[in-house]
Amino acid sequence: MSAKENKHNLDTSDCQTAIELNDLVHVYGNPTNKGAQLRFDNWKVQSGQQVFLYGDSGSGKSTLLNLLSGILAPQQGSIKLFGNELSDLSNSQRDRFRAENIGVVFQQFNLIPYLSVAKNIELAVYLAKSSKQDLQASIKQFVSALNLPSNILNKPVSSLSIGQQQRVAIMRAFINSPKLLLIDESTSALDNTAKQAFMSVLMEICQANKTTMIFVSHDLELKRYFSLHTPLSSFCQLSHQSENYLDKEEAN
Ligand SMILES: Nc1ncnc2c1ncn2[C@@H]1O[C@H](COP(=O)(O)OP(=O)(O)OP(=O)(O)O)[C@@H](O)[C@H]1O
Repeated sequence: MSAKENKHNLDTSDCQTAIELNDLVHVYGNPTNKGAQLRFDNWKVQSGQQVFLYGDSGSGKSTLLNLLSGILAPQQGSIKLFGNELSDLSNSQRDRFRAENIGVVFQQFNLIPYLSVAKNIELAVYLAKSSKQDLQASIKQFVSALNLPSNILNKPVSSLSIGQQQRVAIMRAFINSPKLLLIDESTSALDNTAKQAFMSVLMEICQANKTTMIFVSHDLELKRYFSLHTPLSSFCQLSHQSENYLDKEEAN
């Protein structure tokens, strides 16, 4: 399974910079009642790098991953993924770009509980409109690499343990050979042995496919799997203000 198997609407192939943020601002709330305001300075991640991103609870890690995956739209600034400016894409182009290029594993896994494991994976392939010839072979490879029982594919997700659901979420995230993988606190429900096994497999698959990965965690013990460790506070400032930050910026 190589990243080259993906068919892209937008060209992502030759860009050495996977992520580039410039003067990004995201504000929660409505125009009169502003809540948390997150301001991200310029930040770059090179293609093929795996980054351990850490920070205090509530500092903005999930917000950043939601901005990178296009689930949230920033009020100001620029997010470029493999040279493509996200704000230049229409909603449908952004959905397509995400399905084809980004794999996400968020805290709740977001699997469809009443569908089987196989159907959850096939749905991700369908949404990416991927013409994967060897889907069944790829699924089998992942089941084996992730140490899942071979009879798991026809079981509904709701009948699996949390650890198994987590590995199915990883399989779903990898099935379209994403160029970028965003992982948010996905080891928190695992015991120590399962966590170490999960991390080893994850790093192996990422390194074999040269997948760019942003791995968000509170668990500093997991740092040792990564050569790049970035505190979110090195490029993100959080403030809680009731005044209209954006208007103030525009007035200056
Ligand atoms: N939907 C929302 N509406 C309003 N404020 C929000 C919303 N989501 C997050 N926030 C606020 O934005 C800030 C950053 O939250 P975020 O969830 O990104 O932090 P985090 O670092 O991922 O936290 P944790 O490690 O606890 O998951 C916090 O102050 C939070 O209260």
